[in-house]
Amino acid sequence: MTAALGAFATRDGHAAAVSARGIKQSFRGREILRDVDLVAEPGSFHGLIGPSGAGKTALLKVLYGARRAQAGEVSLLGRAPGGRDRALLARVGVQATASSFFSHATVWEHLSTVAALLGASQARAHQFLDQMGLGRLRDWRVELLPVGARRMLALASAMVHHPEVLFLDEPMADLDRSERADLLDALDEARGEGTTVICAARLLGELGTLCDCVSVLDDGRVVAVGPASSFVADSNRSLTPPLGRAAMAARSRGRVTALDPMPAVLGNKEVLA
Ligand SMILES: Nc1ncnc2c1ncn2[C@@H]1O[C@H](COP(=O)(O)OP(=O)(O)OP(=O)(O)O)[C@@H](O)[C@H]1O
Repeated sequence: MTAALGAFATRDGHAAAVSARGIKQSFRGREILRDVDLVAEPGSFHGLIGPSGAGKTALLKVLYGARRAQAGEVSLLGRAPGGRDRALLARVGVQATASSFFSHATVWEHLSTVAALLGASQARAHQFLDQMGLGRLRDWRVELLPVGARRMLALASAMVHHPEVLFLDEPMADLDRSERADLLDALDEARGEGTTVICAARLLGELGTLCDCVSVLDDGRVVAVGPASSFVADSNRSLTPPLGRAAMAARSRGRVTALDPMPAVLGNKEVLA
């Protein structure tokens, strides 16, 4: 059973924003999470990477309380997540799946409703709609949105209320270049505000520039943990910002930036490129 435990301490003795210890989960007799540990420091950007089927989504769901682990302990902002803990609702952001949309609503109706539910102002919803590149689509019905815009709306809905902890699952999938730049800028801003981010992806790519720490999952186990830089083969390449549009502009002027593909090795697997 997952239990409340307060929060695990980070290496420097602070309470972790998100922590898990000894997480196990099985489906139909098959173990998909095997003794998983994870500690995310407050304000850190934690990459969770691994191949398809490694258990990234399953672990995220346990961390934000959508699924109960069969063994182990989880702490989210010092509380045991799950069980419809209303105290956590407005403090946490989760990138929704397609089925979580008010699909007959317009883009603006959707985001403004989510903002109201989570205690964010309508002014913030309005400003964030534009920041995420959705202003021109504000009157579109959600169900008619192109796939990239739909994902941007899911991300905007997860971030509009300035959550203390944000959970993302393949946030860059289906986004075009401009949408990726908008998202990187928004994530950089959230990071600057002290949001803790747990971001699952098969490959981090541009997101690697934001990561403080990376956990690598393979077949339900954490097989490596460390600073993002420790997974990059070429240590001359910087993992620090510039980010988003600024970085793209720099690259278009011919400068090498952190947005360039980052070859990385874990055994013989490329994990960041
Ligand atoms: N509800 C479920 N019932 C049965 N098996 C499941 C269920 N959910 C996940 N699994 C299995 O658990 C394993 C981990 O799945 P998960 O979706 O967490 O992997 P992932 O690393 O997120 O993969 P991807 O990158 O493809 O999204 C997979 O083998 C998957 O088939």
